Amino acid sequence: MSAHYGSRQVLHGVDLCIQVGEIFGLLGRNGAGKTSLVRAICGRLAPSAGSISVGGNRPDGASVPSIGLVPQDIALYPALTIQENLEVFGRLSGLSRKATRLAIEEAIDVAHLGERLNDRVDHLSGGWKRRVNIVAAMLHKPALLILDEPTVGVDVDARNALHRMIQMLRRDGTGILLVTHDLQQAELLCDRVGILLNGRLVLQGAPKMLLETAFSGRGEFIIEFAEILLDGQARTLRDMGFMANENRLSWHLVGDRTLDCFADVKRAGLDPREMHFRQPGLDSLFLWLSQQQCEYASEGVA
Ligand SMILES: Nc1ncnc2c1ncn2[C@@H]1O[C@H](COP(=O)(O)OP(=O)(O)OP(=O)(O)O)[C@@H](O)[C@H]1O
Repeated sequence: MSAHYGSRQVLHGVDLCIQVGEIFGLLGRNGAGKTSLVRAICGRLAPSAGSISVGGNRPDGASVPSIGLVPQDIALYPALTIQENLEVFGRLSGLSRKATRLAIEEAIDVAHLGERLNDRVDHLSGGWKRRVNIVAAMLHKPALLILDEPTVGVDVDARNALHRMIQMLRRDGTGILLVTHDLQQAELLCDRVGILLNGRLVLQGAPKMLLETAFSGRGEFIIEFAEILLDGQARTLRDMGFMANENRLSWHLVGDRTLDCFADVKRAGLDPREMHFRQPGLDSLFLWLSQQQCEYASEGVA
């Protein structure tokens, strides 16, 4: 599936299938096209090529019964209580009064909302608002629940509660598209992830399988600096094969544990704040892919 804003192409041949009861993590930097893909799935951005089907329906921009969307910004009525919000959202998603009541009763158990049901939303913490927002989006039991950065700005307890809720929904057979910048969260929760770079889904699969394929048992050397390096110092590290993270303070090299690169760094007169060796995670894969993409783009320009 491809999509444009006017003459500008933002999604390039994205091929994605989310299974029943699967958590699929959509990963990508700012501007990669994640929101555009979500908009396309919800029928708010028409594909310029290809098609989209959710639970057998083709989204057309109107309310789509097979989709539940939890946007990045909390979308609740602040002056209403949790109960009142859920009643409104249940009815808006097309449920009858009776079906809404039953769905809310069920959700109270799943999300442990009981004790706060009569609290006004504007009196809730960020974590509670997220929890209510997710419940509001799933009352009509959508085939696909889309969660856009669901744990941004919530504390550890709320984050754990949200993770439990997401896992419970998966067990009930809901397909979940989790859009996140949090690569640790993706590695922990997702059955599969897809990495979107410049509108292209460049890789998708189970995190463990992707990591094994990309790194084949090698580890990752990480060097952290307190300040951004001078050009010459950065060149020295690049010549050794290190890649800089987005913040340019952390440098990464994938290699065999026996590699003596930390000693080489010291010999080169660099003074890192910290050096360690670890198993590569999705963040390593992400960095490696982004680097390849940059090299590919600069070769294209040359
Ligand atoms: N309405 C629009 N008109 C034109 N270009 C747009 C529009 N919305 C987004 N874009 C561009 O499309 C590209 C993808 O944007 P999109 O918002 O989908 O990325 P994203 O991965 O969701 O980013 P973020 O993580 O910052 O939300 C960006 O280059 C953006 O500038």
